[in-house]
Amino acid sequence: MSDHAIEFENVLAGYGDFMILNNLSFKAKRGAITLLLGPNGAGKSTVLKTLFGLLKVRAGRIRLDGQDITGSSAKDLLVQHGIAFVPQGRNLFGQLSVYENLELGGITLGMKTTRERIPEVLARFPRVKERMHSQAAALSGGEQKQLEVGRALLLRPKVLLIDEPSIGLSPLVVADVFKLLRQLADQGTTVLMVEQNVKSALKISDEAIALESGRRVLQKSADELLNDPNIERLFLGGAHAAAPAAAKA
Ligand SMILES: Nc1ncnc2c1ncn2[C@@H]1O[C@H](COP(=O)(O)OP(=O)(O)OP(=O)(O)O)[C@@H](O)[C@H]1O
Repeated sequence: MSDHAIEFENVLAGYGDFMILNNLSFKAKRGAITLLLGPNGAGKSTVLKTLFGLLKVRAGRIRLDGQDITGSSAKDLLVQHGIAFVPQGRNLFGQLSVYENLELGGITLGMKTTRERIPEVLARFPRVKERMHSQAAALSGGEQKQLEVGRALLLRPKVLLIDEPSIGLSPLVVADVFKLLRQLADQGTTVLMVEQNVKSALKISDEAIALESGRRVLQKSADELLNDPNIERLFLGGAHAAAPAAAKA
């Protein structure tokens, strides 16, 4: 088997008639963290949504472990192929308890299996575990993000797609979330992440792919990129530009 879990081959996808991914091709290694970089609107989140079956693939193929999964529904991708998606922002049922949010996360597993697996998930997040009967909305931002990741882990995914996990979190909490992602990858989970907090994210990533206008313009090892004096420019866009792109907050 190839050491690549995810493969996009000339993928065309977008919203309505407007194509965002323009013949995008890339491969992401199994059991590694691959970071998607690029300027706003480059199509990073669209890659995750397309891979998770939320957007139609208009042309090209997507493969998981060599198997063609193009056109599969999000439910099949989750249940049969083991792909889990943690979207940007807050995605919990705030009025429900931590435990109930986990139960709902395991809805495709059945209640018995879900309840058997919840302790194994909570064991990774001691702070969340302590508050298992609190309303999810009462957790801190970081604890909520941990709960979202925990909910995805209930399914023991082969692939974890995670979009901007650091948004709204303090640096210490971000470090915890990143550490967890690193542990998951070391245990064999393939992680594909979009993250604006580029330098910190590169430190725990294996590879980075830069997109511009829905095309791959660069793929490098994270170490190499961290030491690249052009890193800011790559992150902001203009990987091929002669002059550095304008600075952005
Ligand atoms: N639901 C939608 N309907 C129509 N257009 C959309 C939708 N979601 C995103 N887009 C457009 O698709 C393009 C790519 O968006 P995407 O969110 O993939 O970019 P991104 O690289 O993740 O950017 P950012 O760093 O700003 O999150 C943008 O021009 C955006 O306006």
